[in-house]
Amino acid sequence: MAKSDSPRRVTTSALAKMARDNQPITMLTAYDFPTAKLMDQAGVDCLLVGDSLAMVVQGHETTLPVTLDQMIYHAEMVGRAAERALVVVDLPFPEGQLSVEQTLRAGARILKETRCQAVKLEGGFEQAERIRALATAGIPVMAHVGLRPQNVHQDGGYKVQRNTERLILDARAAADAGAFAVLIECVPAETARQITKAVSVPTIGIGAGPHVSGQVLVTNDLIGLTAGYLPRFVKQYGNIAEAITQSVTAYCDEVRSGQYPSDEHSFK
Ligand SMILES: Nc1nc(=O)c2c([nH]1)NC[C@@H]1CN(c3ccc(C(=O)N[C@@H](CCC(=O)O)C(=O)O)cc3)CN21
Ligand SMILES: CC(C)C(=O)C(=O)O
Ligand SMILES: [Mg+2]
Repeated sequence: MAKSDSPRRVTTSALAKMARDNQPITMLTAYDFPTAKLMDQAGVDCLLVGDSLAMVVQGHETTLPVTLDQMIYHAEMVGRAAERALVVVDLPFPEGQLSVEQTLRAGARILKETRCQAVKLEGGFEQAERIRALATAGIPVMAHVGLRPQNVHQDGGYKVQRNTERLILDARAAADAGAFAVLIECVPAETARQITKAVSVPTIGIGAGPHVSGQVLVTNDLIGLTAGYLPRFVKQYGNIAEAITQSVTAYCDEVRSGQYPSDEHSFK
């Protein structure tokens, strides 16, 4: 049986069942093969090839510069590494905002050229037509409401979103159009609770408090592999930066002192 047909693969309906059963869904970003493999083996339910890779991998100031071709390059690696997790890929700026046909072509390329299973699209109410077109074409789509990083210039920064009425409208419209889940970014916990109550599909929160169906974070933030600033909602669980610095420093010291390579690491 092919890897992608594995019965243990997390599906969109499995996520719906977890939400119904109040079993929290775990989701994290992944951008490369070895990290995605470790995360899949650690049992995370969903991996997100996020356009945040523009910031945490490419070093840009916003998520806007990453291209569809670059997203596909990373998604192909992650999709090949994951055996169990459902892998979702962000539609980067501006593919998810162009014509319905262009959005559909971008979504189809992601499913054709990677082993990933779904796409994510920023927006709710005004994205209903694109969400419906994707879902109808057999491309599972997760909507992303609340703080929308692709709107950073429109919003003048990354800000907590507090218009509860609008957020419920967005989430409902997305779910009605066929989104299999709704990601909610940076809203008050009470607002996220109300959104979750208002929709029939799972909600995945980031900076949205505990009253949602699941949680997502940028992996580099939780493992301590970022250049500096962490959003307040992040909890850092590890310190990979320290491990890298320590290993690299020790290597340089040993090369400079002649300790490495010793006989043990040389050929006779
Ligand atoms: N490394 C990283 N982690 C993320 O979670 C993340 C990214 N990058 N890039 C894309 C978006 C941007 N995100 C962010 C970034 C900053 C804040 C932030 O500064 N929030 C303030 C409150 C701002 C306000 O309401 O005025 C905070 O105190 O956390 C929030 C979300 C979340 N996403
Ligand atoms: C922060 C999450 C939700 C995301 O969209 C990303 O990583 O790009
Ligand atoms: Mg994103």
